[in-house]
Amino acid sequence: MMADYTVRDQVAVIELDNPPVNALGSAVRAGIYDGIRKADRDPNIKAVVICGKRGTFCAGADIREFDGGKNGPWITDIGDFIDNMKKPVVAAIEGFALGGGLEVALFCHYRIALKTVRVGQPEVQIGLLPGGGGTIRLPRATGLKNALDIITTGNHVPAEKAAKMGIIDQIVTGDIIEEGIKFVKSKCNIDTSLVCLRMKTVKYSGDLDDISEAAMTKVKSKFKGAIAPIVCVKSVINSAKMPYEKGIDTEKEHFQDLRHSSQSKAMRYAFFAERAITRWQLPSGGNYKTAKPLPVKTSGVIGAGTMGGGIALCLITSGIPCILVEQNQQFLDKGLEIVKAQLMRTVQLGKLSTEQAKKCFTMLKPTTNIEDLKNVDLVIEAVYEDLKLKREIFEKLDRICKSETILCTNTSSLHIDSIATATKRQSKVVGTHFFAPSYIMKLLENIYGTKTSAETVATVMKLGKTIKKVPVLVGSCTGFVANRMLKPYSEEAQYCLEEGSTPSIVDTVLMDFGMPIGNFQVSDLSGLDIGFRIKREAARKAGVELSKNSRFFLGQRNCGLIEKLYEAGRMGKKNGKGWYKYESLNGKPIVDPEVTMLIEEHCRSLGIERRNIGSQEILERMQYAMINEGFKILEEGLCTMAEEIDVIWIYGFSWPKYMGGPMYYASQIGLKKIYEKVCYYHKTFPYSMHWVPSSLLAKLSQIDLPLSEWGDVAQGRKLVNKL
Ligand SMILES: CC(C)(COP(=O)(O)OP(=O)(O)OC[C@H]1O[C@@H](n2cnc3c(N)ncnc32)[C@H](O)[C@@H]1OP(=O)(O)O)[C@@H](O)C(=O)NCCC(=O)NCCSC(=O)CC(=O)CCCCCCCCCCCCC(=O)O
Ligand SMILES: NC(=O)C1=CN([C@@H]2O[C@H](COP(=O)(O)OP(=O)(O)OC[C@H]3O[C@@H](n4cnc5c(N)ncnc54)[C@H](O)[C@@H]3O)[C@@H](O)[C@H]2O)C=CC1
Repeated sequence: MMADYTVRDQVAVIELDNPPVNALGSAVRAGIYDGIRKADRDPNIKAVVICGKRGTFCAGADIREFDGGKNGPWITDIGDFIDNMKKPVVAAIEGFALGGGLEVALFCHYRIALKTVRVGQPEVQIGLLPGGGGTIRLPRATGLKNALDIITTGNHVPAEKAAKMGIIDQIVTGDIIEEGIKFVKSKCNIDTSLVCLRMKTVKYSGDLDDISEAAMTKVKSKFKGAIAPIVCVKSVINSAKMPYEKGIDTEKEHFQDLRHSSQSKAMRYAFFAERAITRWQLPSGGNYKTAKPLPVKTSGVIGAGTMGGGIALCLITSGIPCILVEQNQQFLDKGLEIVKAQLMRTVQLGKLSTEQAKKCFTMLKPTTNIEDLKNVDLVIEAVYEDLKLKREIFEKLDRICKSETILCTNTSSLHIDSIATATKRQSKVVGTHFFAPSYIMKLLENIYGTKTSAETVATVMKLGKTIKKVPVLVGSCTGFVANRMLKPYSEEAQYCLEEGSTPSIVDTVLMDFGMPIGNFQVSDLSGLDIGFRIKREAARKAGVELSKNSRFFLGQRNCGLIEKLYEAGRMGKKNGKGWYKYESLNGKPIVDPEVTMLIEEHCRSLGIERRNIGSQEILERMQYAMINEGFKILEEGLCTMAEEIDVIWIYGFSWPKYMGGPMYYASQIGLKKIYEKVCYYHKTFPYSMHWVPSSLLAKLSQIDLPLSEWGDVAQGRKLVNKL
């Protein structure tokens, strides 16, 4: 049994015991169920404490069991039994009580917790609803409004807040089991039916239909395309509409539907993918187990532009003081204004109090003197995407900074070695690629160079976690993983413009698929000058002219629209005009007839005939080209597992989690079909190198292997010819 049963002072103590997080697998559920029945039968037992081993209560159902195979008692059987017990049962909580863990606690007559505890119903984040009575019992504990909020967002609630909400009865200090025993013994004479949540009514104010409608509208706009939040609202509303038993039965039906849904399967995959990618390893052998991160107590950022200001903000809001360096006072003042505005917005959103924001701001030391960085532990460079400039800065940093300082670059495309070789500390140079807007987007693509040490990698992987990002380690190549895959994706979007589409049609197709924002909107957000500079750098390197009127560039199909927009002074959102126009910095994209004319003129001048392009073709061309590139990345060993690519797209480009990421999406479509289409487009568009089929894709399309093994095949850890 995975729940220990002991007796102390006439109190039965049931301790959940399933490492690492006491997930409620079938054996644990059986252990709790047997434990409470045993305690109830035993006349010497006066009360029961349910708690968890290893400093945590329970992280909910065992997510791995959702694919079927294991049974055991249904979780609400435990609740039904406790509801009929005369002996009081207390949940004594430390660590987490999440999902089914909180539901077990809500079955108990009382809940006590340490101050550090966090509770929550995060099921919605894996495409489910709390299926163990959570949608029916939580509203009885805390009222409809709070329950709707907790269940539809999946956010964790700290103990003290949960106590104020009526979810926790008492906050305690000391040994949680001792406290549980003391607490429950003081309740031995009460009538348990009076404190049983089943017997309570759901509190709410206003009209139930209005509450339901408002909650539906909110989740539909906040979690566009996701089914689970909608079902969560329905079920929570049922708690007030239906008798307890009917509510529970309906909840179980909803849970089972969602459990089998493609969205939940994709989100469960994403949950484990996010954890798998923390087990990084370098080709040189260093890995997450052996490498020790260096402490980062102070930091510096160079460049307070679109990216640098946000990066500095990530550091200071995570308690790491930061020296922000600009090239002159004018740029510094402009950058600081943006940092301040972003901090204010954080306050408006209730994520920081005014006091906390003020305190954060004192941790930022603006300067125009790069020498001020001499004593910091880590520097992140975020100046223009210009190799010469970046090399100059790294050469300077190498001279100025103490020998232990780690030097990071936020380059979006340049090889790490091409920057690291400007220093005499290549082992301490690493790419830390943030995504725009850098304060908001969760991905941190960390890139190792040929000589980057495991210690340096461990430091930036840990830093990523500290600043609340999702760090993924990848190898170096032009554009790394994210932008390398984005290139064929965006190029196909631009080719679709040339062939007959428009920015808003392409973006609408992508948003209908589930992307929160379209390709051309992203491009405007990043700045069109970035794309232009990358192309100009490629031309410079190859020693050729960048010609906006040529249909070929470096032997490949070329679309010169970016150059034409750049030349027309369209830099993107930052100057109010890019692929769209904007009325303000926070304004919405507006279709600009000037751009339509520019595209049409471009086609006329090059003799390109425009046609109607269907949404399926747009989607397929953008996605399959990028997926094909993903397989090439795996093949080249720049990622060690396909999961890394998916996490990069989920957190860097907001690929809908309920679609699992592009590689998972490919696995659902079937690699055979993807490969055939890639071959078809390769034949149709022979001058686009991104359509050359990946040999790994070709190989995997012949066999049926789970995604988790694709990286093994790519790296030769699994030999497919033996299958
Ligand atoms: C808890 C955390 C906040 C901890 O975070 P952190 O410290 O950062 O550690 P992690 O790296 O995240 O995790 C460590 C390690 O633990 C694994 N893990 C964590 N949680 C779970 C879990 N719930 N199940 C399984 N494994 C878990 C994690 O993967 C890591 O291991 P690794 O992958 O090997 O590295 C954080 O972990 C967290 O947030 N966890 C998830 C919390 C969560 O989402 N909980 C909700 C779960 S869903 C739930 O509870 C559903 C219900 O409420 C319904 C109850 C119904 C119960 C009935 C089940 C029936 C099963 C179906 C029967 C099928 C029969 C048939 O038809 O055949
Ligand atoms: N904009 C985006 O979406 C993304 C950009 N990047 C990368 O981040 C880097 C910065 O890009 P952006 O912030 O968009 O550029 P930006 O043009 O908005 O800002 C660059 C800043 O660097 C400053 N700067 C230039 N030379 C300097 C020097 N010698 N000393 C101090 N400051 C100096 C400039 O004054 C400017 O404020 C680039 O390498 C870019 O490729 C990475 C991810 C996304």
